[in-house]
Amino acid sequence: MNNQQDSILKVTGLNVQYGSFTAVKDVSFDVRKGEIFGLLGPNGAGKTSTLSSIEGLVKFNAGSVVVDGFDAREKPLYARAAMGVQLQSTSFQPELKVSEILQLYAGIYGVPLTKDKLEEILKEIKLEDAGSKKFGELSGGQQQRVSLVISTIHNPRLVLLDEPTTGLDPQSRRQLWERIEAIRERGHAVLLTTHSMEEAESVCDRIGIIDHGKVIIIDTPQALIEKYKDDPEVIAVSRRGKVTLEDVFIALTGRAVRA
Ligand SMILES: Nc1ncnc2c1ncn2[C@@H]1O[C@H](COP(=O)(O)OP(=O)(O)OP(=O)(O)O)[C@@H](O)[C@H]1O
Repeated sequence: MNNQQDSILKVTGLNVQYGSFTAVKDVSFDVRKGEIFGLLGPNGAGKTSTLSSIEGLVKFNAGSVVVDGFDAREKPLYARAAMGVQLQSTSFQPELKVSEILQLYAGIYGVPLTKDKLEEILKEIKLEDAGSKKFGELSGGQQQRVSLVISTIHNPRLVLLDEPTTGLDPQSRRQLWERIEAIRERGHAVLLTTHSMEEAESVCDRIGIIDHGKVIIIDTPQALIEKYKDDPEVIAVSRRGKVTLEDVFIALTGRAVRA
């Protein structure tokens, strides 16, 4: 099988414009079956705009998005059915019980949710005693777990996660990584954005660094470190005597904090 056939997501020449401002410029990458792909970039680089275009929430001006073989412009419903999107915790009604939220989204996705299945899901996310709690009463990490499980409730081929571990403690973050890795084990594909280089290095199979709306480089974290470890600019920004992905990232995108 070639990479083309293995691609669950194929983004080609994507352009996103807000008025006269071009936020995403000719972005191309693919995410393959059984792969976790991380989109990294400084604030305002165009990560969320890229993700939102794939999700169908933001219109793109040029390029194409193909999800599981379905062109997102020609077959938007099929493309959307093939993906799961992790919603921000604020998207959920805080007064609803956790079990009600799970039932609601299972209904939206047309997934039958028996009492046993509901209990199984709650157990899987270690919230077996929290089904009757209000969503707003859960901690941030618990809410993240609910929103991640909802994004995969219809067993999508592609899961899109925008900064999934922001604000989580190390335990919850590790647990979330395990969940994301379990999605990969099932042969599905994951596209995530993150500002955590540690996360990118330990979880992502490949990463794409994006800046000012353009993809600078795509490779495995290990290959990137290997490629740049002797680069004088990377060594100059290195802080611990050992070149990390963060050093490579800063050398490639610059030290300046973005407006
Ligand atoms: N709805 C919008 N209207 C106008 N400009 C926008 C809109 N959404 C995003 N932008 C601009 O597009 C650029 C890319 O934003 P985007 O949110 O995609 O970046 P990001 O890489 O996700 O950033 P962050 O890491 O800060 O979340 C930024 O300059 C931002 O100000």
